[in-house]
Amino acid sequence: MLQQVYGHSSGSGAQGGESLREDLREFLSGEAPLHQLDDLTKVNPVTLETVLRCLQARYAADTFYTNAGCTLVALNPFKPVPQLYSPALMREYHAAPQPQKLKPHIFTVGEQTYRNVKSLTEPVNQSVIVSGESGAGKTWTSRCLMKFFAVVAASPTSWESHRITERIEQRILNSNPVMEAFGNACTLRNNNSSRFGKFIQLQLNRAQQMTGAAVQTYLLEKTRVACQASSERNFHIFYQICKGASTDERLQWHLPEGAAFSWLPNPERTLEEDCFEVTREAMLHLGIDTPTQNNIFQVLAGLLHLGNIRFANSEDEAQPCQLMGDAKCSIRTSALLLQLPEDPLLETLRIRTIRAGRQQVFQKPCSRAECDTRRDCVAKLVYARRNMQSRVWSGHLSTTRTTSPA
Ligand SMILES: Nc1ncnc2c1ncn2[C@@H]1O[C@H](COP(=O)(O)OP(=O)(O)OP(=O)(O)O)[C@@H](O)[C@H]1O
Repeated sequence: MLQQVYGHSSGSGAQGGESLREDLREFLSGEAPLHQLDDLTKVNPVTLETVLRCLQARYAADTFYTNAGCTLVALNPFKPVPQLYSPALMREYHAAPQPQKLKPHIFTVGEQTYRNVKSLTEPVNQSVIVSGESGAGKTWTSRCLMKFFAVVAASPTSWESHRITERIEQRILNSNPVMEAFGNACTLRNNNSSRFGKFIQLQLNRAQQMTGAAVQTYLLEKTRVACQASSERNFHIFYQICKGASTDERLQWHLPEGAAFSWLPNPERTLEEDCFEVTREAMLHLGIDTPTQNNIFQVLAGLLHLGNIRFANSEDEAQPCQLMGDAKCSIRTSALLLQLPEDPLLETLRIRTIRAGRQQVFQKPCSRAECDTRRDCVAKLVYARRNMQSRVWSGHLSTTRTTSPA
């Protein structure tokens, strides 16, 4: 009986396979050009091959958005397509009586969610999930959506509300370079890869004007501060300060031209993300004044010097590891820039304090590997605390009714 079932099912499978191939041939040689299929639910039969062939044909025809039911599939064009994101096109989607009848676009998603919020009968909070593998275009797409909302949710009724909306709009857009400088890095897959997740909230008032924004960032890849894969880089901000600091700032932050830092791999690669001026300007717009900025950059320079500290194996386990080469100078500079006393910093890196009960405290010299780990941990901790991301959004981005994220 088992054999019969098996035989039956395998027979029908072969038949099914044949008819699927037939359908596939028919679909692929069909009259309608594949690139004209703007909804993947119209693809028949739905197989990996037909879906990919359809997307490939659309990509070749410079059509980068395709619907898949209520989901939008966005392909990364890997080239600038300015006409696809122009303010005129935003207005077209915003003004369309039925935006879903226009060509698939991220603006359709934006407009539909905006209308759902606006709905007078039952306004509902809306969420848009942007997902994909690294380099797929999630950051780009989120940026497009934010720009779209900044444009459409800015129909002022009074001069005062116009000013508020404009300010928030500007802050939202200015927050991007800052968030990216501190949270993005060049990886093998993406020159500007976000090394953190984010939950962005845009808040509208009853007149559907933007009144505030907040972001919650999570899972920042702190390990990147102290450890980068070969061919990858540290966070952009470190390269920005090393390449873009003025002569005075270089002196102040102990960053002489051409200095080598072990936590700054591949400095010879110049990316468009290396623009220090853009970050500084955006920080200023967010209300982070120059002295505060300088303080932050000084600490980052301190971390670079911390990374140059090398320990040598100690011959006597009872003695702390010795510093190698120029490490003495690095620890002095690092302590100075981090505004920490030099000796306690060195002790922290080399000696572990063990508490036994309430009374007993032991001090144990660390092995070389432990010293390295402790140095890396200090850097990760300082970077996470000093990271601008949470500050940008909690303290500086919000204006009116914004909640403070972590
Ligand atoms: N719609 C688009 N038009 C033009 N270029 C694009 C578009 N989408 C993505 N790109 C290009 O692809 C690059 C990678 O995109 P993006 O940084 O948005 O990917 P991601 O999915 O956020 O990656 P990660 O997860 O690594 O942060 C961008 O820097 C940009 O050059």
